Amino acid sequence: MKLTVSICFLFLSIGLADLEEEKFGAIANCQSPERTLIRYLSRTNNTKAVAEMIQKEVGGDLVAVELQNPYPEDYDAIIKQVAEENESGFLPPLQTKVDMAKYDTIFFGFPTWGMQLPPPMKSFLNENDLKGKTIIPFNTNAGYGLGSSLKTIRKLSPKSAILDEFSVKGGVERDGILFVMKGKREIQVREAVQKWLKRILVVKD
Ligand SMILES: Cc1cc2nc3c(=O)[nH]c(=O)nc-3n(C[C@H](O)[C@H](O)[C@H](O)COP(=O)(O)O)c2cc1C
Repeated sequence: MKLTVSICFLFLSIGLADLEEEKFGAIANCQSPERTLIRYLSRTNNTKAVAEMIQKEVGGDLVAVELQNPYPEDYDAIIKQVAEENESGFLPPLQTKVDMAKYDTIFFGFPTWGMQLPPPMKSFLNENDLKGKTIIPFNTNAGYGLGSSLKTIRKLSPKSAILDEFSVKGGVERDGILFVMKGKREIQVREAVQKWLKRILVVKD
């Protein structure tokens, strides 16, 4: 059985005085499966696997970020394109639009790309005003961490409550290691996800 508890407790425990007025929307709404969106970008399915683990624990709608013009399959070509987009600030148009009014809590999943938040996730934050909503970042990477991703999320969604992120090593496409969330690794990551959700008080013991 899913035991989903209110994110309210978290805010009460860290002290209301520390929060900006705009964040109170998230406190009042609290986390419920019906009003939870799990929005994720994934090329080689590692971040998708984590998104599915989260959904199993907390429920909610799972929606992939897809582009109007998909990235190239070729690794060197996508590296080059993403570097150019990061350099120029280009925000690729998204294919799937979601009615964000239905949601208060957004699990926000992405791989690290060029030590940054991937351009499509910047597009999503740019296209949607998440003021008063709660953003819960999660990430996979090749072992180099999140880079500047969290800073960018805070910058593009300054009036959202942003909870502590989950980040884990996924594939290393450069070395031909693509999907790794299987066997022992899947079990390890699932346990880490469960621990994290309890720590941020989205799921109760
Ligand atoms: C265009 C591109 C850029 C990447 N840049 C980084 C990086 O800067 N740091 C890192 O640790 N991993 C980097 N990676 C590796 C991915 O973050 C890692 O393989 C991740 O688990 C992929 O998630 P996915 O399977 O959900 O697509 C990059 C991968 C791609 C395709």
